[in-house]
Amino acid sequence: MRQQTQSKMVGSRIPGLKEMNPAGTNSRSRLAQPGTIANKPPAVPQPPRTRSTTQSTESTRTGAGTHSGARSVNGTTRVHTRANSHASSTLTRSASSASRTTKGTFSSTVGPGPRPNSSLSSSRRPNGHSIPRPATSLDTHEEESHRVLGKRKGRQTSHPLLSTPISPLSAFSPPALSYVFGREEPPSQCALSGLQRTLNPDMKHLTLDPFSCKVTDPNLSPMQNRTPKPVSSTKIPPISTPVNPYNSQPLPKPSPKRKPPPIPNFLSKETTIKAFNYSTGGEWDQESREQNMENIFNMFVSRISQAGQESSGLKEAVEVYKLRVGELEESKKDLTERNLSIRVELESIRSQMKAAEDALRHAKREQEIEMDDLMSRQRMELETLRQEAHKGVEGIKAQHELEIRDLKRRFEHELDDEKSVRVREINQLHSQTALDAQLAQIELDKKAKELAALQGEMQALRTELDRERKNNMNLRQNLDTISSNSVTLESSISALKARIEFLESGREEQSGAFERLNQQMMDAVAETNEAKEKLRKEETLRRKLHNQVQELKGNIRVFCRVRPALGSDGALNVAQIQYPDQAEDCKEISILGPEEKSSFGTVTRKNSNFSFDHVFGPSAQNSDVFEEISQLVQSALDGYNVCIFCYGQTGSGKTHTMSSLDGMIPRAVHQIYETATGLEEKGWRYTMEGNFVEVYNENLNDLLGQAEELDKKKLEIRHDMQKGKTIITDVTTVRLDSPEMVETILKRAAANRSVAATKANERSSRSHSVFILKLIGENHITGERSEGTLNLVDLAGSERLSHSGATGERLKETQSINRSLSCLGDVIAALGQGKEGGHIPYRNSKLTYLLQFSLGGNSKTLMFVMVSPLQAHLSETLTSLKFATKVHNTHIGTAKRQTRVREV
Ligand SMILES: Nc1ncnc2c1ncn2[C@@H]1O[C@H](COP(=O)(O)OP(=O)(O)OP(=O)(O)O)[C@@H](O)[C@H]1O
Repeated sequence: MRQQTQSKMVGSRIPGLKEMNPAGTNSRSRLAQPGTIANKPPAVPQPPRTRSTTQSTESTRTGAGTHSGARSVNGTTRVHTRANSHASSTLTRSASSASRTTKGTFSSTVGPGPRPNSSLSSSRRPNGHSIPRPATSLDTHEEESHRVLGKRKGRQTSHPLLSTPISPLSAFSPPALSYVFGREEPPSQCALSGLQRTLNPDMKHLTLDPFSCKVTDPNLSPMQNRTPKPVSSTKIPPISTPVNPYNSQPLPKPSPKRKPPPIPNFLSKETTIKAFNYSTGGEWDQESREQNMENIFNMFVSRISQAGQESSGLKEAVEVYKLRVGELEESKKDLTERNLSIRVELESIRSQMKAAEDALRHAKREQEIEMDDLMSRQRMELETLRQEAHKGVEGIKAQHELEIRDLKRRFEHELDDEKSVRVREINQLHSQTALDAQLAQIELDKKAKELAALQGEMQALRTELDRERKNNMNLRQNLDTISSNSVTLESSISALKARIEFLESGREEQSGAFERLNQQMMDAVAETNEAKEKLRKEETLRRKLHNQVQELKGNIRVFCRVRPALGSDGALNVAQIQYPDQAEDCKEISILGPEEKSSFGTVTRKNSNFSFDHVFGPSAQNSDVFEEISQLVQSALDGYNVCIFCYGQTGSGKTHTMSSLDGMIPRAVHQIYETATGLEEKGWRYTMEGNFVEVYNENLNDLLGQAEELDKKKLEIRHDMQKGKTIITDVTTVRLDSPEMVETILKRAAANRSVAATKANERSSRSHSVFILKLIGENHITGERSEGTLNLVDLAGSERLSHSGATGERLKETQSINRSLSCLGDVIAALGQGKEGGHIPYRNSKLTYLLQFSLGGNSKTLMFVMVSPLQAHLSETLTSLKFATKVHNTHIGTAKRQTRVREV
């Protein structure tokens, strides 16, 4: 606002004068105008212009006048608009007035395009002058009068501003005056109005602003001077040298002495003076013409006088204006100085402000930086604290978790330990209870038997007593009879005495008969003793002979057993197996191979024939099989180590033969018990102890121990080489006082195995089970003692590794089984070589090591090779039979009986 006001102040150098030039209406346009302050280089950098100012500048550059005014109305600020509209209205009125009176006025020469160098130059058109108006008689006279006036006044009629002919009438016309003043003439300007009327057309664009004359005071502040006058520039454009717009060469100055165009001195056909009237012939009327001239002269005189008055008025006005100009110049100077000082002040304030702003900005920036620093530091601290807290929490959490895990583990361990201890205790209690119960039962049975025996004895005693009583009665009766008879006898005695005396002669004959009878009795007793001794000797001999028979049969024998096809096997899947000598010895078996057709069309079959000590067909029962092995069981009772194996692939019937309820184990036990009982008469008392162990993955497990301890509890095998005894550490040993005990043992072993078995692992197929029966017999009559061991072994499935397709744990099992079976074969093969003191690789597997004293010289071995009847198992069947043949061909040395004769 201040700047605008200043520019207004600078622009209106002459307060009260309003420039009629349209260019002047844009005095705020800051165009460089000669003599204005805007022309000077700015002392300080101008602040960026507002949009309105820019638009104002554009409007100034592109044009002026009505055009400029119209644009200003649309786009500039209000003050500007008002000023422009005012100026434009003034201009419009002026222009319209001029257009009616003149041609080529200033306003008409200014238009869009390059700004004219000056108002004067703009009035000159490069292409010459405006189109001349058709001459009239009046014009001619006016021209003439002008010329006259120009001559008289010495004025330069060729001045562009005066070049336009002015009708004297139009100059006086009221509308022209009203346009010149721009408003209705105020009462205070009445004095001037006369002067104005005489003004040169050059002055027409000047007007005296009655308002500004009154109020404008340069000493007042711009704000005070601002309202209510319309501000405009009143600069009179200086008359400069006209410039040719085409060659920029200064146009030749119009010579002040240039002659006006010649005035014809005679009448021509163009002459249109009305006074000439040929028809009337008045042209030749001197008087009227003089009269006319007189009138014209008078008119001119009056006009001249009027002009003179106007001239003096103008002069006065010029004086007034000059004074006013002087005042304005002074005020301008003051204003300029003040402006400068204000500018300086403004500048200093601006610089201060700038410095303050800089300082503020600097302080702000510093504060922001500080704030940022603080924020970042705080953020970092916060982050550090958060991380530390997080770490702390994590650490505590981890520690807690560890502690919880530790505690859990410890508790679980304790719980497990406690559990296992409890379970073990329970199991022990169970087994103990079972054993106790069994023992109690056995004891009870024994007691019952004893009771029965006692009752029998009592009964016998009672009968005896009765008999004795009867005898006593009889004796009493006899005594009575005898007493009665004594008398009789006494009488008889006397009679007898007489007779004795008579018979004394034949006494020697009677005593001889008594001696003979006594001798006969003594002979009979001696014969009985002799017979008993002979019987004992015969039992010993029987054992010896039995052993010799067994030895003759071979210390290692091989039986083959083919199981029957089961319902689940399917009839079509059965292989063709033949038994050529079934009706006779039953020692051969023939496996028929698949039919092969030769190129000649003959059908052949590859048969595999095998021969063993005995071959049991599918129809053979366990009882039939046992009959054949019972002699070996007897050997065990006789004090030999006996080993009976069941070898064959899985499902071939090993378990059925060995451990089923009517298998070899129960049958053997029953036989032993019966035989031992029978031997009691001959003075033998037997004790039987049983162990049941398994070899699984080369580990020895106690099948009569706790199920949980399978694969955990380590059993050790120790050998007493001196006594030829095998001891298993920590193994459960059961005394078999009755044949029923064996069933308990078998059930317990089966239960333990099923606990250890998993879904994918049928334990009985994947381990070797060994039932060890120790038989210790003592003959209290002869003092003999025998220790035999019966080993009944159910081997694991013998299927080959490649056929089993096992992986993982199963593979490990299979490898272990194959290794132990191969070791068994090696041991048998080594024994078969019969080298004295030769190395037998018992230690190569747990099984052979366990059976060390039951394989070889001091033992009798029987191997069952079990055969599956299925076609699918044919390959394995042949492998098994080949292995069995190898064993069968082995001859092991003489077995030694472990007997001792008690020193009596
Ligand atoms: N002589 C037989 N008479 C009737 N059935 C039999 C006979 N032999 C075996 N079986 C039956 O055949 C099946 C397999 O027998 P068993 O389990 O004894 O074979 P295995 O060789 O011991 O197998 P594994 O090695 O898996 O223990 C069983 O169901 C069994 O009852």
